[in-house]
Amino acid sequence: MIDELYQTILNRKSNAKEGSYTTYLFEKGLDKILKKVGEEATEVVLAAKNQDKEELANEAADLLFHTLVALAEVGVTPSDVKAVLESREGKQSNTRDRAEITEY
Ligand SMILES: N=c1c2ncn([C@@H]3O[C@H](COP(=O)(O)OP(=O)(O)OP(=O)(O)O)[C@@H](O)[C@H]3O)c2ncn1[C@@H]1O[C@H](COP(=O)(O)O)[C@@H](O)[C@H]1O
Repeated sequence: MIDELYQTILNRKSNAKEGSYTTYLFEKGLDKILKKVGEEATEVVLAAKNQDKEELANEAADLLFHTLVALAEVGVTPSDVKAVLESREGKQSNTRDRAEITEY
């Protein structure tokens, strides 16, 4: 699903579409996109702090979308992010294993 959304975003980047918010963001440029990422991140924090589950889900979706637009603008793919997470997964479990050994 994230890959599909990213492909749509890339498509908007290369083919402007009238009335598209994504096209609007690319036309405004990186600073505007990053401003939106910052705003949405703040809204995620506030929703979580208020324990507002519905608002948190909405704001997290907005943050994810704007982050994908930022990735597309700079030229990073969801696969690049996935690779980082996967490389950490191995390291984290090693760290956990070490902690468990030490505790034991
Ligand atoms: N997933 C999203 C998505 N999530 C959030 N948003 C938009 O992000 C904006 C965030 O709301 P804000 O009030 O913060 O922003 P705003 O006031 O509208 O904008 P600014 O004035 O701040 O620039 C809203 O306009 C939402 O519609 C999204 N816009 C588009 N998509 C998807 O992107 C794809 C391309 O859509 P188009 O851009 O419409 O072609 C489609 O798959 C869409 O579903």
